[in-house]
Parts: sequence; structure tokens; C-alpha cells
Amino acid sequence: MTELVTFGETMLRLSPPDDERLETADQYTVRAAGAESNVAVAAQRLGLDAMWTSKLPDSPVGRRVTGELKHHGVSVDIAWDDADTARQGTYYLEQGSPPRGNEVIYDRRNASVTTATPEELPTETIENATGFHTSGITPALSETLESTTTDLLSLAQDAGTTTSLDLNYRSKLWTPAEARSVLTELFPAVDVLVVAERDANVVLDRDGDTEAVARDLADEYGFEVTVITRGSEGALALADGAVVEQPTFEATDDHPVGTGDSFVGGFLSQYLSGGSVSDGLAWGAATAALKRSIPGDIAVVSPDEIRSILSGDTEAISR
Ligand SMILES: O=C(O)C(=O)C[C@H](O)[C@H](O)COP(=O)(O)O
Repeated sequence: MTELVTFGETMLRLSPPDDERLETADQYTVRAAGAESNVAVAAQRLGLDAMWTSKLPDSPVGRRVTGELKHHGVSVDIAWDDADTARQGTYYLEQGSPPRGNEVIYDRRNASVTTATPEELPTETIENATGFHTSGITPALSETLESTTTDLLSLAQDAGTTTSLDLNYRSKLWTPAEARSVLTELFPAVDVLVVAERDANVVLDRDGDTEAVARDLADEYGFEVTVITRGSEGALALADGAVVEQPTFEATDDHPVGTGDSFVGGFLSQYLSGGSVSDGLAWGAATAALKRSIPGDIAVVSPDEIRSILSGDTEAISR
């Protein structure tokens, strides 16, 4: 049985090798990259039966996306779109060592997924799953997706599926005011909110003590679990009135893109299989730390590696 269904856009990510610049590189590495499929892969690799659903061009580039996700064991349910007219979203990523940062350029306007409606998607599977996950990126992509995201979260929650949303504010897609007005409308249908502290500040206008922010959000919107991620400061969760805190594990800055999604995948792998919020945070933090050493968007990790990090039993060379 499918335990977790995630819904959103997966792009092809094009990035120059090493620290090369987009402008002058003569090769780009191609990887599947999307917030919700990144979550599905991490959760699947850590033991959940995960599915990613979306809409893609019925073409080799669309199948480039599904092929990579299937490699990790994720099942896919795709509304295939007319290959002659449909667009595959892409993004360019230039990774740079300090003082350069990581630069993302999106080319995703009018991608196939922007026209996806609930009728084209596996709503029954969502209703029968343990969890349904999406992110604040999805409703930013089109008015159709704003409505589809609302409908899917509601039908999932009504069926007793635990719904989760990672707020994932992207300033290249919309303004904080636009994001706030759309996302707060979705919140009543969200059971588990994951939000970066900076997004809680910029989008939701919440400031100050992290625990107070979590309590305030939970009181206002009725979340079952409110998780606030704090970058290198770790994460805090509020559930049933109790607060759990989780520090980060030692990690590199080599491949930071995908850290947040890996955290969510690690969290859901525990929480949706009956684990505690505290187990969820620990697995989330360990998965996120491991991801930062791995190129691409995806956490290519195993449960044993996570357990090693949690037990402090990591070896520089295993032989
Ligand atoms: O930006 C988008 O629109 C994407 O969907 C793809 C992003 O590469 C992931 O969402 C990674 O996000 P983090 O895990 O927060 O680093």
C-alpha cells in the first residue's frame, strides 16, 4: 500500500560541474529536482512506500524525470501531457564557493504541471494513503495549481490522511504578501506544517522566540505538528502542547540544495510510520546532514547510514 503520496513539480536541474560558471561552462549535469519528489525519494529510501504524482510532457525529457525517481524505488502516477505542446520545467543551478553563493535561475513558466487538475491525479490513492505531502512552491506556480493544491489537501484530510506542507517560500515565484494570502487559506487543511524560521518571519510575519512562534501558529491554524527549521541552529517542533528540539549534525556546505526536503523526508519516514515527533526530528536532521555531502537534489541515503549518524558511530573509511 502506498503510505506517502507527494504532489508538485519536478524540474530537470542543469548545473555546471565543480565551481564552473553557468555563463562559460561547456557541460551541465542533469538531475531530477523538485521539492516534493525529493521528499518522496528520501522517505522511500528510509522505508516508506512513497509515490510522487504530477503532470509531465509525454516525451523523453518527461521520462528522464520519472526514470530517475523510479531508480530510487518511488512509484509514480503521472498525467502525461501532449508531447508536442507541453513544457518540461527546468532550472539552472550555479554552485559557488564563498564569496559566491548558489544561484538558481528558473525556466518553469507554463510547464505541464501548471494545468494539473484533481481529475487527472490519483485522488483515491491519496485518500487511502497514510500521508499526503506538498509544498508552498506548488500553489505559487499557477491559479489552477492553487485550486488543485487546495482540493487535494482537503480531500486527503477529509479521508483521514495526514497532510503535510513545507512552506518553502521562493522569492523568484511570488511576493511574501501573495504567498501569505494563498498559503494561509491552505493551512486549515494542513496537519503538519514545516516552515523555516526565516519564512515564518518574511511570509507569515512571525518574529521572536521560536517556541512562541510555533505556539502562535499552532493556536491560529490548529496544526497537529508545527515544525520550525532554523538552519544551523537545528529544528523545533510543537505537538500536543509539548516542544521537542533537535540540534543539527556535523555537515559540509558542499551540496546544500535539497537539505530542507531531505529533512522533511526523514521526518515523515518516522512520523508516518508511527514514530514520535522526536524520532522524526532526529531522522530529519540526520538525513539533512548526510544530503549536504551528496551532489544533486536528492538524498541518496540508507536507514543504516542514518542510524550510524544518530548513534555517533560514523567512520571516515569503512573497510
Ligand atoms: O526551488 C524549487 O522550486 C524546487 O522545487 C527545487 C529545489 O531544488 C528544492 O526544493 C530544494 O530545496 P531545499 O531542500 O530547501 O534546498
